[in-house]
Amino acid sequence: MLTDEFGREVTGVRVSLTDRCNFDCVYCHNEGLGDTRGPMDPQDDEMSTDDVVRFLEVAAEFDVRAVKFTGGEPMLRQDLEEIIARTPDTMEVSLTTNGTFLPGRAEALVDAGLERVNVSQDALDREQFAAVTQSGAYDKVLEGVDAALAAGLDPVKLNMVVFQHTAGYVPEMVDHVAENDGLQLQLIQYMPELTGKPEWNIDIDRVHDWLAERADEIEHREMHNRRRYWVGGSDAADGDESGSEPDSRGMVEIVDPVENPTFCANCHRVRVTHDGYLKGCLNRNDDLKPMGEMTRPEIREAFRDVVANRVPFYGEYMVRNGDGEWELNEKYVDEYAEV
Ligand SMILES: Nc1nc2c(ncn2[C@@H]2O[C@H](COP(=O)(O)OP(=O)(O)OP(=O)(O)O)[C@@H](O)[C@H]2O)c(=O)[nH]1
Ligand SMILES: C[S@@+](CC[C@H](N)C(=O)[O-])C[C@H]1O[C@@H](n2cnc3c(N)ncnc32)[C@H](O)[C@@H]1O
Ligand code: SF4
Ligand code: SF4
Repeated sequence: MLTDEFGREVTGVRVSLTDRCNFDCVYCHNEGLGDTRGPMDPQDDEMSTDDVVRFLEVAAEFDVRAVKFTGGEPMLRQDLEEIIARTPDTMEVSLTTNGTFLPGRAEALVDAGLERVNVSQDALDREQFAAVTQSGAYDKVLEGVDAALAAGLDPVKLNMVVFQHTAGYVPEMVDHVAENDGLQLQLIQYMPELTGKPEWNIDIDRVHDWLAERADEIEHREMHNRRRYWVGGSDAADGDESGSEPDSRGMVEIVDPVENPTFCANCHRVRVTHDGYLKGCLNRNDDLKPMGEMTRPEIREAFRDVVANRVPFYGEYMVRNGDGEWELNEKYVDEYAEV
C-alpha cells in the first residue's frame, strides 16, 4: 500500500468516466473539472474500457481496495457494466449517479459486480428538484432509486448538496430516509471552491448541531473522519406512536470538506479524470499527470509519483494567515505559478 508524505494511505480511487451529463445542476463542480455542458455523445478524449481496466489493475497491485465510478454522469457510458465486470475482484465497486438511467440497468450493474450506489437527489419536491438540477427528470430519479433497491443494492445513499436553495428541505429528507428501509442520506456541504458563488454557502455546523440533538447514536467514519447520525422519523421523535415504526431509523452522514483540515488529513483517495489524468486532490488541478498511452510500468510509476506529491488541501496546501484567512502556503507558490 502506498502512503503519502503526510502518512495518508491510499486505499481508494475515484474514477470519472465522462464529463458529459444529462443534467445541469446549478452547483456542479464536475469533480473539479468545470462545466458538464456540451455534447452528449461519447467523446474521443474519454478513457477507453481497456484504459480504465488497465489503470484499476495497477491500482489493485498497490492494495487499493475500493473504486468509486463518477462523472459527469457515469451511466452515460454504455460500457459501464463491462468496466465493472472487469474491475479486479479485490476492489469494492461503488457508483455515484444522478439515477436517471438506473431503471432498466440496475440489475445488470449488480450482476456485473456493483456493490453500492449513491443517487443524487437534492429535493423531494418536483419544482425544487427542477430548479436545482435544471432537468425535468424527477420521476425518473425516484424510479432509479426504486430500481436500485429492487436490484438488491442496500443501502442506497441519497446525496443532497446543502446550500441556500436546499437547506430548508433537510428535515424532510432526514424523515424520508428514517422512514424508508434501505435508504441513507448523505448531506454534502456545498463546495464553492470550484464553482464560485460563495454567497450560496450555509453554516454546516448548524446542521451538525440539529442532527446531534435528534440522533440516538453518532458514529465517526474513518474516511475523512465524517460523522454519521442515526435518527428516528419525526413521529418517533415527537413520541407519536401512531406514525412510523418506533424503531425505524435512518443514517445521515455529513460530508463537510470545506476549510476542514481534519477532513483532508483523513483523505485516502486518488482521482482519475475522464481523459485519463491522475489527480491527487479534488480541489487542485496543478498536480495532474496524464496516463495517455502509458504502459503498465509507466502507470505504476505515475501512480507512485502522484501519491508522493499528495498534499492535504486545507491545513497544508492552504494555511491560515495572521488574520485567520486561508491563503496558499508559500511552499507551493512556485508550483502553483507554473500552471
Ligand atoms: N473536497 C472533497 N470532497 C469530497 C471528497 N469525497 C467526496 N467529496 C464530496 O462528496 C461528494 C459526494 O461523494 P460521493 O461520490 O457520493 O462519494 P463519497 O461520499 O465520497 O463515498 P461513499 O460515501 O463511500 O460512497 C463529492 O462529489 C464531493 O462533493 C473528497 O475527498 N474531498
Ligand atoms: C459531480 S457528481 C457526478 C456523479 C453524478 N452525476 C451525480 O450527480 O451523482 C458527484 C457528486 O458531487 C456532488 N456535487 C457536485 N457539485 C458540488 C458542489 N459544488 N458542492 C458539493 N457537492 C457537489 C453532486 O451532488 C454529486 O452527489
Ligand atoms: S448530475 Fe452530477 S455531474 Fe450532472 S450536473 Fe448534476 S452534479 Fe453535475
Ligand atoms: S485533500 Fe482535502 S480537498 Fe483534497 S481531495 Fe482530499 S479531502 Fe478533498
